[in-house]
Amino acid sequence: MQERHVDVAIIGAGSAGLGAYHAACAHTNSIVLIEGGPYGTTCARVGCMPSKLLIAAADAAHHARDAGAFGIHLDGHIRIEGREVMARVQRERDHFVAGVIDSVEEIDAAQHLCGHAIFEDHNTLLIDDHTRVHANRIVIATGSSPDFPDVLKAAGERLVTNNDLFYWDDLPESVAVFGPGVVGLELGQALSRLGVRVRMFGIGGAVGPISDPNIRDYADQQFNKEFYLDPEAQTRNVGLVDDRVNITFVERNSGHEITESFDYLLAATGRPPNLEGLEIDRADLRMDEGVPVFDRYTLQCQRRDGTPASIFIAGDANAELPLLHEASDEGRIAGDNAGRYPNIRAGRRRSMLTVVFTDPQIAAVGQTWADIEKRPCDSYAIGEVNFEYQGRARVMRQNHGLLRVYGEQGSGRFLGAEMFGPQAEHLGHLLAWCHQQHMTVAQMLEMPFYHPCVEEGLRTALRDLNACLKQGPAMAQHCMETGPGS
Ligand SMILES: Cc1cc2nc3c(=O)[nH]c(=O)nc-3n(C[C@H](O)[C@H](O)[C@H](O)COP(=O)(O)OP(=O)(O)OC[C@H]3O[C@@H](n4cnc5c(N)ncnc54)[C@H](O)[C@@H]3O)c2cc1C
Ligand SMILES: NC(=O)c1ccc[n+]([C@@H]2O[C@H](COP(=O)([O-])OP(=O)(O)OC[C@H]3O[C@@H](n4cnc5c(N)ncnc54)[C@H](O)[C@@H]3O)[C@@H](O)[C@H]2O)c1
Repeated sequence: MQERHVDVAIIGAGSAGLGAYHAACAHTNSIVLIEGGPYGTTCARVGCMPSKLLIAAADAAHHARDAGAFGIHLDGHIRIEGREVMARVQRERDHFVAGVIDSVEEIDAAQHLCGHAIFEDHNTLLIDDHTRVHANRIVIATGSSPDFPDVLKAAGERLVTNNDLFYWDDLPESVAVFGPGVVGLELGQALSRLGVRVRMFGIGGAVGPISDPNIRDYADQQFNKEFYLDPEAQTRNVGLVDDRVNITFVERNSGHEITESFDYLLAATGRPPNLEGLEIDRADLRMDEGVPVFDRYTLQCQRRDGTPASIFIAGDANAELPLLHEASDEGRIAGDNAGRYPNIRAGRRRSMLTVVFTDPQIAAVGQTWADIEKRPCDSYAIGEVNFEYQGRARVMRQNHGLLRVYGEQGSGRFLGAEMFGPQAEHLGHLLAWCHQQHMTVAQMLEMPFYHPCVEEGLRTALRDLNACLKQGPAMAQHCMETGPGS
């Protein structure tokens, strides 16, 4: 067993761990970055990038199918070559992974270590059975992994997660998706648009991260126009018959119990943080629901007795906002503080922004409906736009969806928004930038809005909100002042 003594040990060379490494380097070169799996990050290997590549192919198929509505006929039928689709996904994915691996290879070999880390005590890690690392400070950046209930294990080798799907050589005929969360919706809709028969089963009624019930119901109906989705499914049985997954469920509309057979069961039922395999109970950390208690501005954990720990936690591992840009920010803050410890600093946290790359897209900014509804009901107002009537969205045949914006009574401050609609990735950014600037709804309305753009729909929602906040005139029903359909 090798013994190593370092200032800073970082567990996990994902997006958070790499950010932590670079930030800690500004303070010390006595660092070790420990990775137990393949290099390349979840984002590039099995997460953000391959999922968006699959969605890009699905979008191409969708636009080809929809072209007839514009008078553009592709004559005959469109042909989707599953092998070519998956080959492009993998080729481009490998390009992104290679970029990450190149950046890891630039790190001094003495500063990285391969193996699975477990805690021996607050300041000591065991790496497999080959190295003991004594570290003055430790950053936990171990990410998260797919998890699923035992009942789905009946699908045997036909049970897949996002860790497997991007390695398929070809597209299957059919997939049952369990979990209409972010992963399930993105991958399920993409597969459906690529000609795969998809059925999607949820529990508890959730549709992605949408908390606003009006938007959730709209999204539920819209997705059901494309593929079967039951957010409150009654699944009676999952079994493997002749190497196929048989699922017995109560059909949502008819109420009849039916059994359908699928090539695969995709489990997208959540991603808990990778903490179990860390022997974290030996680290003397105060825990809350299985996750160390930490300060979101410094990423510092607490010891069991409530005193500050010399351990920091960043990225999906802390289960706060499992998103790429949050993992990078948190990694930098945690690494900087591990490097400068005990003289730690609060890092800059940005306004919350989440985007789901379905079509229509989903976005949430700042405070969501779930946050707003906890306030006294006379302290906030809600503005809304329905994109079915929005000019530019209609021009593009993307006129589906709902945007709801939330504002504070009295101050007129913009609090947050939820959206299911066209170009939510872009409107979400505009809204997040305004939120971070603590702008009022009136100030947001002073900004330019071009015609004819989807942003005009945002303006309609903001005007509606401003009127409800009693800071602006009541909404006119058919106002042509700013052009048709605006
Ligand atoms: C299908 C999918 C699509 C996604 N799409 C998006 C998107 O579009 N936009 C977005 O913002 N986010 C997206 N995400 C989320 C995003 O990928 C994650 O938030 C981000 O990758 C988390 O980075 P991380 O550094 O915390 O974890 P990771 O990149 O997973 O890094 C953790 C590392 O720690 C290592 N490790 C774990 N335990 C140990 C141990 N005990 N010892 C040593 N090493 C260990 C692991 O091997 C891993 O390499 C997506 C996720 C999925 C699954
Ligand atoms: N576009 C993006 O930014 C993006 C894309 C993918 C993933 N991510 C991140 O990854 C995280 C994890 O995503 P996820 O989709 O795995 O988790 P999730 O928590 O978003 O969704 C899990 C879903 O599974 C459902 N579920 C749980 N148990 C079930 C069961 N037994 N049967 C049927 N449904 C069940 C839940 O109700 C929920 O709807 C997300 O929170 C997100 O932050 C982000």
